[in-house]
Amino acid sequence: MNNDKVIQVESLTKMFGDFIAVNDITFDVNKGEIFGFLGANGAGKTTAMKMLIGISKPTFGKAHVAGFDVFTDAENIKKNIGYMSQKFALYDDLTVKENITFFGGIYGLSRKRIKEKANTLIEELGLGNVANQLVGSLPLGWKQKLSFSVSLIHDPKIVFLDEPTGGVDPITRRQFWELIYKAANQGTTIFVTTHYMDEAEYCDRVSIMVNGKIEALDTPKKLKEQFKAANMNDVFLKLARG
Ligand SMILES: Nc1ncnc2c1ncn2[C@@H]1O[C@H](COP(=O)(O)OP(=O)(O)OP(=O)(O)O)[C@@H](O)[C@H]1O
Repeated sequence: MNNDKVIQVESLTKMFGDFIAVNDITFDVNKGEIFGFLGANGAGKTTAMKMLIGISKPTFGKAHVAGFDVFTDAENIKKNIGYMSQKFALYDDLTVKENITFFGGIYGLSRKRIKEKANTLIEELGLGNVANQLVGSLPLGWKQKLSFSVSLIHDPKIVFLDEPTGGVDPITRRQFWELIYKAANQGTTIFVTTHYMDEAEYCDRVSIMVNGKIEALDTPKKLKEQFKAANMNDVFLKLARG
């Protein structure tokens, strides 16, 4: 396996009965890349992501994630990736500090390391004043930033983000993306789904899924040239409308 390619996918397919939710997709993601995984509702993004994070077995095809085979080594994949979804969030009834300690423990960090991580995270995110407050009392944008940082607590090679910024204002989304850039600059690969087309512009490369297939994959600049579009929203609309 090529070490620069931390995700390698070949003809990956998922069927639910006769329905093909993910239809023969092939792509690679490079180390440290911010890879945008776009598609309309129901295009198959979450189904594809679930196969890549080792919680759903593909029907056909091949995929290696962080060097491990999704068919035979799903447990190792789980140890080497971070995952953040809108649904899987932090515990509202634990404080900021308690959440960090809890997830640090789940990922097997030592007490000393958890303490260090908690201090760094709280400082970096400017959460010093609310470290002992229940997460449930924080604004959504703060929760998302904390949730992202917690998904990186075990220094995973790749982090999968499923619509991480849903429902927050543009300024908070921008701050969230600064955290993403920082992680990518430190070598973490980012695999992100989003419905916000301005966020697609921030990605190194973007794939666009339509009805289970990847219909386009390139840098935002090249996609705009290819589709003679002014912005990623136009690219998306041209593809989604066929
Ligand atoms: N367990 C399942 N059984 C049957 N069909 C499913 C199952 N999971 C997903 N599907 C179908 O597969 C298709 C792709 O769904 P998926 O959730 O992957 O789309 P998505 O691109 O992530 O959409 P969204 O942006 O709304 O999250 C949809 O038509 C969905 O109804």
